Amino acid sequence: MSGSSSGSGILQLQGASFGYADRAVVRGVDLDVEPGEVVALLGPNGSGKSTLVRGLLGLNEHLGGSVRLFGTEVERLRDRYRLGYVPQRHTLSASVRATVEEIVAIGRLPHQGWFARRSRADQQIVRESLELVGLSDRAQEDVSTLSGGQQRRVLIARALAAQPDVLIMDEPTAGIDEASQYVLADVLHRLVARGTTMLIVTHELAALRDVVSRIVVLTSGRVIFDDTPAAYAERRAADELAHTHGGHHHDDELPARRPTPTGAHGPVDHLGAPDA
Ligand SMILES: Nc1ncnc2c1ncn2[C@@H]1O[C@H](COP(=O)(O)OP(=O)(O)OP(=O)(O)O)[C@@H](O)[C@H]1O
Repeated sequence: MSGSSSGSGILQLQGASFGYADRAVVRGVDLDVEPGEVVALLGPNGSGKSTLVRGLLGLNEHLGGSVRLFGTEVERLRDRYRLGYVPQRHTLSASVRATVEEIVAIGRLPHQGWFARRSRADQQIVRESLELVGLSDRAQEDVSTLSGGQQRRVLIARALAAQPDVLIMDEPTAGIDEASQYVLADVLHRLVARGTTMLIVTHELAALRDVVSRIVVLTSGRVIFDDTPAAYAERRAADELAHTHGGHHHDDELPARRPTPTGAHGPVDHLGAPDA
C-alpha cells in the first residue's frame, strides 16, 4: 500500500448522504475505517450498499454530511487511484482482445501517465499483483478465455496494481461457483496478511467469514449495525431465538440456540444467511 495520509483514518464519514439527482438513498451514515480493517458491508437488496461505495468513489451525488478519504474532503481528493475499486458483477467482455497482463497493467496508468512506457518497476508491480491473485501462469492468455471467477481475480489484480490505500469490492464473490468463491477468499486472506484495508459489499459472508474484521449492516439506506463478526453472530442468534419463540416459550430449546462467545475472528457460524 502506498501513500501517506494527512489523517490516520482511511474513510471518515459523518452524517453522510448519497443518492441520485437530489434523492438521498443512503442517509446519515457515520463510519470510520482505520488502516488494516476489513469491513463487510451487508444489507438486503436495494438497501443502498452499492450507492454507498459508489458514493465514496464520486460516482453518484454526495448530498450531505462529511466524507473524508485519507484525511481529505472527498471533493478535494486528487489521487483517486488511492481508492481501488472492483465493480459489481463485472466481467471482461469477450469483445475485449487483451491479455491478462495487459488488463492488469491498466492499473498502473495513474502512476505512469497515458503515453509513458511501463517501467521495470511498473512491470514488477503488475507481476506481483498477478501473483497475489494466483494468476501468474495465465498472464499471457486472452482474458476472454478465463472463467468468471478468474476474471474477477484479474479485476482485483488490476485494482491492486494501482497500489491503492483501500480496496473497495462490490460483491466480489457474486455469480461465481462455490469453489471459485473459496479461491477468491484465499486471495483476500493473502491481502489481509499484507495489511490491506478492504471494504467488501457481499451477500456471501460464509465464504469470507475468516477474512472480515468488522461488519456493517445497511437497511433502507441507514446503518443499523456496526460491530465485530462475533457480535454480529450473537445478534443473529438472539434474533433467531426471538423469532423462534416469539410469544410461546419453550425452555428446553434455549441452550441449543445460545450464542458462542468468540473473538473478532472467531467462528461465526450464523453468518451464512444471504441478507442481513
Ligand atoms: N443509477 C441510479 N439512479 C437512480 N436510482 C438508483 C441508481 N442506482 C441505484 N438506484 C436506487 O438506489 C436504491 C439502492 O440501490 P443500491 O444498488 O445501492 O442497493 P444495494 O443494496 O447495492 O442492492 P443490491 O444488493 O441489489 O446490489 C434502489 O432503490 C435503486 O433503485
